[in-house]
Amino acid sequence: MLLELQGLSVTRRNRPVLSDINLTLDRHELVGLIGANGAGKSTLMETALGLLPVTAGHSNLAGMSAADRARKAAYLPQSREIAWPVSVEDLIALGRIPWPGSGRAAVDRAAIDAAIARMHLEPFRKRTAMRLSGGEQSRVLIARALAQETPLMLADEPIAGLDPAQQLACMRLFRELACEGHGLLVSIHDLGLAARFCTRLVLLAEGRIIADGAPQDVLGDELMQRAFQIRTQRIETEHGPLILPL
Ligand SMILES: Nc1ncnc2c1ncn2[C@@H]1O[C@H](COP(=O)(O)OP(=O)(O)OP(=O)(O)O)[C@@H](O)[C@H]1O
Repeated sequence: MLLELQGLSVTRRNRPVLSDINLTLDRHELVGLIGANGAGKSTLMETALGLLPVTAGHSNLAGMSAADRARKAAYLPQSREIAWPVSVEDLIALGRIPWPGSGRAAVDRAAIDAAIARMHLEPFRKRTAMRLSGGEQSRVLIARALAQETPLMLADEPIAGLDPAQQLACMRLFRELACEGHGLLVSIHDLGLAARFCTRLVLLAEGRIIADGAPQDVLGDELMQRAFQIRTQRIETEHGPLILPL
């Protein structure tokens, strides 16, 4: 199992924000983490990685050294802040830091080039990352996570701020990565894209998992009403389902 969370609970400012989270994720899975704003999606990822202390429970990643964990799991945080004026290529190369050692230069170069190609960033390679548009910066940070070449990726709203074509390309790439044997946990607000690309959905409401299963089951009327207080309409198309919030 790439990710194993057992009985995870987190309290922030004396308020429970995650309660008794049990979640596993294996290779070949693209798991969509869905839920209303404030449901606990980012907290779940940060806690799983050991970046936030738990009140109770266990994550298989949290006890590892930072270096070991960085070779197991790449993380795309929700904040897309780029703090230094480095080139796109150099920023993506930071994804290689967990893999030190001499004689690896060629391996590093291949990983960086592959990440640039997968995110279609060739034209931006020499540009200063801070001076790209918001969506372009997001793609660079996804590429940095790809260059890390980890079995597991946790990505917090990776397609937020991307244009429709880039959203599709990104979800397609994640699905491809899952097919290749990676495992991915991706928080996402677009229920249609979640239904179309994710192999499984986990629905959070007020810090609890209220559903975990096949997308068509998790996106049922009753659960959508409970999690988002909305009705949805599902429209089947030749490209997959569309989920229309009403
Ligand atoms: N630094 C913090 N201190 C205290 N409470 C926090 C902090 N960050 C988040 N919270 C609270 O924890 C809860 C879960 O927040 P979290 O960011 O995990 O939600 P989310 O599901 O990722 O939301 P969104 O869809 O808006 O990104 C919210 O009620 C939020 O107000």
